[in-house]
Amino acid sequence: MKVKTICCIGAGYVGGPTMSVIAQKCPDIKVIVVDINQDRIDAWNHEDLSQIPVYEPGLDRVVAEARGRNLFFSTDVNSSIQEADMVFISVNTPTKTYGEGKGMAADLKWVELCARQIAEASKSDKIVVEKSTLPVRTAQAVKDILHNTGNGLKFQILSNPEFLAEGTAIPDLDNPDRVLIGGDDTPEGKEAIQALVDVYANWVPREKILTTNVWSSELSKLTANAFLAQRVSSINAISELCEATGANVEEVAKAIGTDSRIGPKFLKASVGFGGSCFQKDILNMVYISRSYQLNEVADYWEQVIKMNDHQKVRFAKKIIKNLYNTVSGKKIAFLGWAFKKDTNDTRESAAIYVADFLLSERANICVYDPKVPKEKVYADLDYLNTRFPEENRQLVQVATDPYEACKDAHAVAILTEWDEFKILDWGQIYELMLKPANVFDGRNILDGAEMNQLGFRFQAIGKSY
Ligand SMILES: NC(=O)c1ccc[n+]([C@@H]2O[C@H](COP(=O)([O-])OP(=O)(O)OC[C@H]3O[C@@H](n4cnc5c(N)ncnc54)[C@H](O)[C@@H]3O)[C@@H](O)[C@H]2O)c1
Ligand SMILES: O=c1ccn([C@@H]2O[C@H](COP(=O)(O)OP(=O)(O)O[C@H]3O[C@H](CO)[C@@H](O)[C@H](O)[C@H]3O)[C@@H](O)[C@H]2O)c(=O)[nH]1
Repeated sequence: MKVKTICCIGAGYVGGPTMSVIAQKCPDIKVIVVDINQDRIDAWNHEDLSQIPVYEPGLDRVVAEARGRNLFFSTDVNSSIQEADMVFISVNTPTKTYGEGKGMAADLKWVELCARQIAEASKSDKIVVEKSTLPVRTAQAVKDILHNTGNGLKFQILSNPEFLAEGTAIPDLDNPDRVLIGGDDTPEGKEAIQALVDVYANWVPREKILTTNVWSSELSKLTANAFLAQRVSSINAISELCEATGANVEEVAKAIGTDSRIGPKFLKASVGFGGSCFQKDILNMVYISRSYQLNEVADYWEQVIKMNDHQKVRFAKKIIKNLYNTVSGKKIAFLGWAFKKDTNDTRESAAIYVADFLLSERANICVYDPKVPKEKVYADLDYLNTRFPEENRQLVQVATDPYEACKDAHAVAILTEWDEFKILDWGQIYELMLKPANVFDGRNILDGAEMNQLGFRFQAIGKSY
């Protein structure tokens, strides 16, 4: 079977870039990305490509090439489902904030709604592809809903998790390490798998397209994120040991990373990992493990999160300790709010939690991030519910210029590794700040010796100056 029309439900950080690249690489396939959020769809359709809702280097060019040719963004979910022979589910699956599994399990209500909507809207057989990250065995529930509410139509369910990282989504999609497709081991299942393999084979070498059973595919996604996050927590644990012993975490990372069995990637010590995926997916895995009474497995992975929480608190406490044990009424400049560079996404960003900790100590914070708007900073803090929204607005300012953010500050904290922070005029910043002028580099992007020479009191992660 050759796929002619794809519908993707969910025009977010995954649905948008993924479908844009599929449309770019497969001009014969019509790709419709749908969402219930009208503002988001309007932004995807915006004439000015700097206004599309996801900031990703290179994405604007891909959208410019395919949009209006074979790539469409729409809120008309039902008719897009009807038109498609393959429907991707790419909706959000955040950690549950209520009821059973609160704070641990993935909230699957949006996935279930999608399954029900596909069943109701469909007038012909379809291949349904799980693109969202889902707990292992979710395909069973999706299948159950489709087959019990779907007017006798036939649906094949595939799992095709996405491995792109934000900030590098376009190169990751252009040249993936692998594409993973899980499906049923039946003639119909194999035919569906082949149909999706054929889509990717337009640009991905065949040997990089792995096919597995559905459960392996679902679990591989959670496992990949758990392994990646575990490396970050491991190096962050070592960073604390480095600070206590005089070792340098970058030298240690390099020394161990040259061992080909360990490898050099994901060994960058930081203020802590953020992003919408790592914490959510590990908590989900911990929850699943406990639900099978695998308590040792659950405890093992939960430690990755505990270490990450510790790293964020440790950073905030280091700031307080160096400001004579009080930050009350003191201005602290935050350079960066996004969870990593080259994205406008702030979900679970370490900056939010470090700020929250300092605000509880009555600090005044001034944030500068090149891609995050003011309202998003406030929304992120309000979401924590630690204090009234008015207090967040009193204690936190958002600057549109890094020098303005640093003016009259007792300390500058670097929370995101934006390249532009490396080339700021740090001499000028020193002049603008109150003395002693402290810089806490939570991303190890600055040269400590140079900063000391400029007069700063400089602290980084896992190394001493
Ligand atoms: N962000 C990433 O880098 C990344 C990478 C790999 C996998 N994932 C996974 O992909 C999934 C989506 O993540 P995201 O970051 O794109 O989320 P997102 O919140 O950016 O986007 C999800 C979109 O789905 C829409 N939506 C929800 N329910 C809908 C419905 N019933 N009908 C139509 N639209 C609906 C929302 O309005 C939203 O725009 C998650 O499961 C996530 O774990 C994310
Ligand atoms: O050595 C490192 C590497 C990463 N990080 C931090 O870890 C977080 C996550 O970074 P990264 O993995 O690059 O970005 P994500 O977009 O969260 O991508 C992860 O999560 C996605 C969603 O599931 C997966 O698709 C990707 O494969 C997986 O890398 C960020 O806060 C980084 O700053 C570090 O602190 N040190």
